[in-house]
Amino acid sequence: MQTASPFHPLEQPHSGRLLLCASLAVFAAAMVGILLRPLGYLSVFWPANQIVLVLLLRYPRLMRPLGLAALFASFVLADLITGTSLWLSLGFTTANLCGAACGWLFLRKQSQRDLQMEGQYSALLVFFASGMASLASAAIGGPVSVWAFGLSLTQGLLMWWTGEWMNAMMLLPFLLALPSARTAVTAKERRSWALKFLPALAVVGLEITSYMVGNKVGSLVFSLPALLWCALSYRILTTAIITMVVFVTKVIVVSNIVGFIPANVLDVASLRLGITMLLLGPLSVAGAHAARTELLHRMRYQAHHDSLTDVLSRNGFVQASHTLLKRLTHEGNSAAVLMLDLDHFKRVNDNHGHASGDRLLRDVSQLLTASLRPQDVLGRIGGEEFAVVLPTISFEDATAIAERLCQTVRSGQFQTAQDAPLQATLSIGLAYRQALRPGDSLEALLREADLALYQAKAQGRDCAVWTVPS
Ligand SMILES: Nc1nc2c(ncn2[C@@H]2O[C@H](COP(=O)(O)OP(=O)(O)OP(=O)(O)O)[C@@H](O)[C@H]2O)c(=O)[nH]1
Repeated sequence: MQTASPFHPLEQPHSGRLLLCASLAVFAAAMVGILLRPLGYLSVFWPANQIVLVLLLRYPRLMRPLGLAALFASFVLADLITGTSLWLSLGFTTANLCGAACGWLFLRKQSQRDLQMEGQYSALLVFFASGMASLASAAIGGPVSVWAFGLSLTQGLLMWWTGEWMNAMMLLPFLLALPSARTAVTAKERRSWALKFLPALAVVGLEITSYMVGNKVGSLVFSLPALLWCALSYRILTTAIITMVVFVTKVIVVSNIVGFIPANVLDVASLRLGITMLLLGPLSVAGAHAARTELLHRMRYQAHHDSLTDVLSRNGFVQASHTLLKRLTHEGNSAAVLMLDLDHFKRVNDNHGHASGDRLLRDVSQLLTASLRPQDVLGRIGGEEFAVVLPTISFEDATAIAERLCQTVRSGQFQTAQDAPLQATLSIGLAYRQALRPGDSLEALLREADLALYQAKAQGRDCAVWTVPS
């Protein structure tokens, strides 16, 4: 079965290597699950199924007979090495793979955002999909555990379903969020060290309190406020890790207290279901928070950038230049402010159409961006008008850059919307300060540059004009 992976094609490794790595990962996870089995065969911490599900989502090629056979063999091998009988292992493994395949069917068509837990409803989606996958797995695993442990059918189904679902809600969000560790942190907030770690410290504090309070049902939810605080403060991956660690620890500790005997199946199942529901809270908040942060980031970008040329808009340019000039003034540093205006731009629109004018604006913006230094600030401040701030620069270098910009546009290979060649020239006015003083506001420098630009137009255009600093 061939299905498109929601992940980038470059992430898809060679088939042989993929099979080997996937099998090793599943084998290792199954061994971890088996070795941590506190209560007979119904392992309370079983990461292997969620690893299989994430592998299937990332590498749909594994959903072929060879891939599934390799995954199947990894489970069985881990069982046989640790003394489980072959027939029991075949039953358990079929249940495990069935659950993973069912989860894959539910999740494979979801957006990459949701599959990285960064959508508004990602946690609910994972909650629903893993609930269904656990049911599918329990439909096989339940009867197998009846045969293996002498439980009633209801008990077997209940134990398998709740155990699987709880494991999925603890592990799947973390595993799904893993790829986003590579993506850049968008909105970096500068906060003090203490503030940054406070939510995590609150979790630790409340968890310690809950263990000190002891085996009381209420203590299960003590850390919920701190987990919600983490969800609002950290990236989704960090929240998923913290949530996973808190609840895996809780489950291991609590399972040692409650103990598994057929008589308290209902207690264990209700505890597991309670934890599964609890996990939904912080994960939902984290997903909604990630979606909101991304939206804010996009809106902030749009508010500061010109949609046609993608350089800073007037608003963005003014804000960035203000901050820059303030710093340069504080340091007593130099700066040049340039006003740039395309010559006879109206004619381009009139003779070749508005679309050609737009294309020229985009192409000129790209040329200007490529010609400037990374620390320079470029913005489109009007129709065919641009402005630039060149920080920390000598007068000679500033005028040389202005002349080079004129030359770059003059020799630029532009085209109309119909791909016919197009000529363009640029006039520039320049204002310069060797050492910026508090009175040298952006507005004052732009006004001075505008006067020089007026002279450049009067002198016949396609040139740069400046007043020699006294
Ligand atoms: N295609 C396009 N045209 C625009 C845009 N914004 C402004 N314009 C046009 O740019 C033209 C500017 O014309 P003018 O101010 O007369 O300037 P000019 O023709 O460049 O003449 P000089 O500046 O004196 O050399 C106007 O026709 C505006 O309609 C835009 O986003 N796209």
